[in-house]
Amino acid sequence: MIEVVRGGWELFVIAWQESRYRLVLAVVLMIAQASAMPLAAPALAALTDSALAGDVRGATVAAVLVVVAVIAALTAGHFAHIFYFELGDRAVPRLERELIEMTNGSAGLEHHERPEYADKLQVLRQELHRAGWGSMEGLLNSLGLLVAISITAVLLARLNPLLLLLPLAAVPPLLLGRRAESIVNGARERSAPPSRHAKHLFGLVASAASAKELRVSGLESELRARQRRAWDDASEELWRGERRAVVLRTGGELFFAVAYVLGTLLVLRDAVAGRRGVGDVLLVLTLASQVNQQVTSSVATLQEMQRTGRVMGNLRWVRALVASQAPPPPDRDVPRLIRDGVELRGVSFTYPGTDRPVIADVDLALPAGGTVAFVGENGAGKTTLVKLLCRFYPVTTGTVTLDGTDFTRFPVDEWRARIATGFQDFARFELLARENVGVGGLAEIESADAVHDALRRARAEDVLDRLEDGIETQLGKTYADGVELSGGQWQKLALGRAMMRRDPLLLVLDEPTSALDAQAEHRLFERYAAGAREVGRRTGAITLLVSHRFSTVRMADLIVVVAGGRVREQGSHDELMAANGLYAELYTMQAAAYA
Ligand SMILES: Nc1ncnc2c1ncn2[C@@H]1O[C@H](COP(=O)(O)OP(=O)(O)OP(=O)(O)O)[C@@H](O)[C@H]1O
Repeated sequence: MIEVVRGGWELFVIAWQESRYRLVLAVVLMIAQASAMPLAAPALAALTDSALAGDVRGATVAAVLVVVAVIAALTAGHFAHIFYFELGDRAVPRLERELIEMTNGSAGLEHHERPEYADKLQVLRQELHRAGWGSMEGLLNSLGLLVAISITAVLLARLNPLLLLLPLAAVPPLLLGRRAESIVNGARERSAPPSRHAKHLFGLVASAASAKELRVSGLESELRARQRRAWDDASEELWRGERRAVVLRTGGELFFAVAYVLGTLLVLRDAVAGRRGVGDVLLVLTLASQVNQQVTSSVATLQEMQRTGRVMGNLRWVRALVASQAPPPPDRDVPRLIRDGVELRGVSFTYPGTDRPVIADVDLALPAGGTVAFVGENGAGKTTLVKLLCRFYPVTTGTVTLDGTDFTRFPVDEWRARIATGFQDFARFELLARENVGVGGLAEIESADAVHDALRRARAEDVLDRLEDGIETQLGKTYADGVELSGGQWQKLALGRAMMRRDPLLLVLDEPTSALDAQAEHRLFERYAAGAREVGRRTGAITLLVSHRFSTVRMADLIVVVAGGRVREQGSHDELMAANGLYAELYTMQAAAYA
């Protein structure tokens, strides 16, 4: 219940901040509507009694009151609806914006790794619209119901205090309704993992990217069967919850129906004994039927508000998780130049939600102006080290310093603005070719010169040869006129994107050339390294090349051999060959394989 009140309050505050006058008008109209219906009942009773007594004036006044009350009841709600719908219209984008900002605008990626985060996000994505519109309605309905129930209760108590038990009879259906809702919510959360899995499998089966592998491996029917099973599991979970909920809700409503009949009989008995007039009988019949309707609405509204409470609770949870990852407040600016370099001391790292460190006790100095290569087998930990240097995650233990100052003392955004990255799992932005590259340096996205220059430095200009409208060509097959590129061409554009930043302090190329053969990769890296050395001399910028192909990075100033999350060896190519250790062994083995 606390969650319901808290969620309702948060929504009320949002509505207040979005548009005070709409909220005030909606509340006033809602209260007018809510009081009109119960007040119409005594007016109707007075009309009946006056008419039976031949009191024309009294009957006319009562009739006017009835008409006014009925018109208010019918129209005020309608106008209130317009206002709260508009409020919902404003609340939904606001909540969505907050969610987007929280999930993408946070410093790290840690929250993306947590399964409970994925579950909550799935529920949030499904329910956010309802929270915006439905809950705004629910919130105002609750207010209206509160007013209506209070007026009805006073009128009933005046007839016979025992009739006050009638609204009390609403408590069991309410409680059972709440229980039913939490059963359905539980089922919804339990069904989220299989339903996500089913959607993932559906995406695999339906996507062009995986079609080739599926055909060759003959996986289509296996994946379809697995998708069906996952979907069935999710549906079964949901149905089980819904079935139990229906039984509970029906039980609650039956309970109230019995109380309603007993209440009506109570007043009828007095009327038959001549202790009450026809007006009172009419009054109790009208009010009792309104109580019935109020209870039904209360259950529906409470369910709506429980959903709101849950959505707001989930939002709060995500907010807290993202905030808990926020680095301590920075107190230093990122320097314009690197003087000494970046140093990792005793660094270990364990991915969130796992318990095995994938980086262990790493001590490493990346010298200013240097070209450093991380080499190692698949899964050695190279990309993870890069992610730590990009500050996607905080280190679990140890420190990373830039010119002796702890990384965490610099604003993370400022540091990110000074790095340029080309990743193996690059994004395929289906935009104009100019924008696809230009997003690497948003300030210059409109500049054809800047984009051409970046492509030239990435040695990726040849991709444009295939594009009829040059850099203004729409890319991607989601567009009728979009041009689809090969994997290597997408990758070259991604490299161009990395080159949009002209003076990064850290340039990371994490196997951005995996679509190329070893020799082409080697030539490219060599040219990057030559250019990077030149820049590095001026600004101390560090270039980081990552590859599992040893031969392609032999020109690096410092080669770091990563194995099992540890630095096994480091030095120049010649030093490492002379040491005749793991590097020499793997280098020789790979050279023989490529020969
Ligand atoms: N998001 C993640 N959550 C949990 N474990 C992860 C995650 N990403 C990577 N790992 C694990 O961390 C280890 C190191 O992975 P990493 O990607 O750093 O290796 P790599 O050396 O870059 O490999 P590759 O050459 O294949 O890209 C692997 O065992 C991998 O399974």
